[in-house]
Amino acid sequence: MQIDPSFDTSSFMAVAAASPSSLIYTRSSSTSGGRIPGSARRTTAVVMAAGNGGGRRMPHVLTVAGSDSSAGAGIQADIKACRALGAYCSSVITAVTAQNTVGVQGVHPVPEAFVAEQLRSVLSDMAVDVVKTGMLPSVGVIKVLCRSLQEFPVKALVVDPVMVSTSGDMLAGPSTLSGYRDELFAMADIVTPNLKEASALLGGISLRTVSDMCSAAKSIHNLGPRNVLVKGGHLPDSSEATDVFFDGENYHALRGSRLNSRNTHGTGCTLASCIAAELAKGSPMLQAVRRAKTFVESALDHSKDLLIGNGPQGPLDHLFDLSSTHARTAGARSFDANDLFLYAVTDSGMNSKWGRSILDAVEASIEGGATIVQLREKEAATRDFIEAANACLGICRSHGVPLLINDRVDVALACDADGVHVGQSDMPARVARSILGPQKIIGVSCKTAAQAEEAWADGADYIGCGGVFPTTTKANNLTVGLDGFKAVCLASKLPVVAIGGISSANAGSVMEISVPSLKGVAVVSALFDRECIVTEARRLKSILMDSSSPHPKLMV
Ligand SMILES: Nc1ncnc2c1ncn2[C@@H]1O[C@H](COP(=O)(O)OP(=O)(O)O)[C@@H](O)[C@H]1O
Ligand SMILES: Cc1ncc(COP(=O)(O)O)c(N)n1
Ligand SMILES: [Mg+2]
Repeated sequence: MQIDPSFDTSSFMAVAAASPSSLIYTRSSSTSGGRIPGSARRTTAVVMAAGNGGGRRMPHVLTVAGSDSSAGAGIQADIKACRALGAYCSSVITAVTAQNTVGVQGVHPVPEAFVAEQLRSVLSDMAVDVVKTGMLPSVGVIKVLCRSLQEFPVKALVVDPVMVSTSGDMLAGPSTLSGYRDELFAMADIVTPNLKEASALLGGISLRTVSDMCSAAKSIHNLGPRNVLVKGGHLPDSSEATDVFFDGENYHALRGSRLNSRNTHGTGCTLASCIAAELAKGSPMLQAVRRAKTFVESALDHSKDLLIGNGPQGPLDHLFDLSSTHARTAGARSFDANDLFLYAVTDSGMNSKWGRSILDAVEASIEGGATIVQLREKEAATRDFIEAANACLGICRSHGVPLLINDRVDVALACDADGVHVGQSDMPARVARSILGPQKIIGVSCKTAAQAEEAWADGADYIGCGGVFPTTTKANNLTVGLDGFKAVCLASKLPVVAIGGISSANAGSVMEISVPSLKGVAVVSALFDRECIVTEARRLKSILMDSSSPHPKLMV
């Protein structure tokens, strides 16, 4: 048992039990700062679990593998891949490697007894669902792991018999072959060798075709695992990356096209971790394997142009989904209430009456000075709505004008619009907020101060209040009148846009209310039921500017 020299052991008493794997430290006197005896730790876990009654459980994978300093493979890949698929990943480190994009420069195995101690720490406390193994540098470590799994059984064991890295470097000695064959494979739910590893496990046979891979899968299955996946990432002269899955009865050739990329370091670790994550989530084995392969393909694709390191083999970016989320949120502006100034709401009936596409109508309204656009498509088929929204989004983004979707949170999500506008009988703003997240704009139609208060409490960004005047656009719409409108503006904690029967004839009278929360007017027919949208928008804009107190945005 090795102990970090800087670790103060004076208050501990090492208690050696029957085997090195059960070595534990017990505290002799003081009360803090040291390792907890195994039994005490279990007690702690029970207390915590009881305290966490209503908490959220995550599918949990434990990876038992080597650290890769370049973070493309090994423990680092496993943690990222599991998280990308929604599983928590704890880690027991078996070796520390010095690696980069050129190759493996050094391997420093962790003492077996300390691997045992890490295993005990995690398995005794953390309700692991699935164990995934990567680099196991010695037979001793394999034996330690088998004993731990007997003591703490898990739902599934995924064994990636890492011996050779993608760069061709050795990561485990030939002596580990017997450990895999004689000890670990019998406990495994799936074993995932690459071509070189499958060959080594079978005494060095040559594997050059998918048919060779099938025979190898069958021979490895005879060594005890329930399923075998022979990976074909290194299959020579192939335009495909085909893996062979064998469950003891049927063979499945899992075909995928070979992506041409420098960044393939870590594909094997990633694949096995994804299988483990999917199993932890409850997927059946073949489905878990298929999903894992799809994830690796996506990660390879997203990482094609990544430039990390100067060597021939770069890493995957496992968390590519996260970066697209960041790109989205970085690109999106936070809500600016001044955007409500001239708010254009589309109407498909009016567009067809004037023979215009929704895209042309939106473009014209922006050209005339609309500061925000809402697509209100009550009749459109969902597919057409999404297509139109995508096209409008392109125009809006290029002009820095936010695009909102009326009512349809699903459409807003599908096209990554800037937000939604919901009515009192649509999805509650609180629910829309929880679906859309904190960045998107949410507006709510309100007629009363109480509704405005609720919209604010639900996390909306603005309210649309009206109908200020009678309108034909919306059937049976109650008119609140200028006085009712002013009362809501005075009560509202959110910025307000006026809506309902507003045109160039009355827009001035609305803005003259001059309550600080009033930020603009929303118009439908005053723009879209006119012959020239650009002209009408310009006219409205100048009326609004003349009748409103200085608009901060227009002063810069
Ligand atoms: N260039 C590639 N294009 C598409 N898939 C690949 C590519 N390289 C590897 N894969 C896939 O990545 C996974 C890992 O395979 P492989 O590279 O053979 O294992 P290892 O990384 O253990 O050497 C497999 O599903 C394989 O088909
Ligand atoms: C610590 C460690 N474990 C495993 C691999 C295998 O890498 P690959 O997934 O590319 O085969 C590696 N290079 N380093
Ligand atoms: Mg690989």
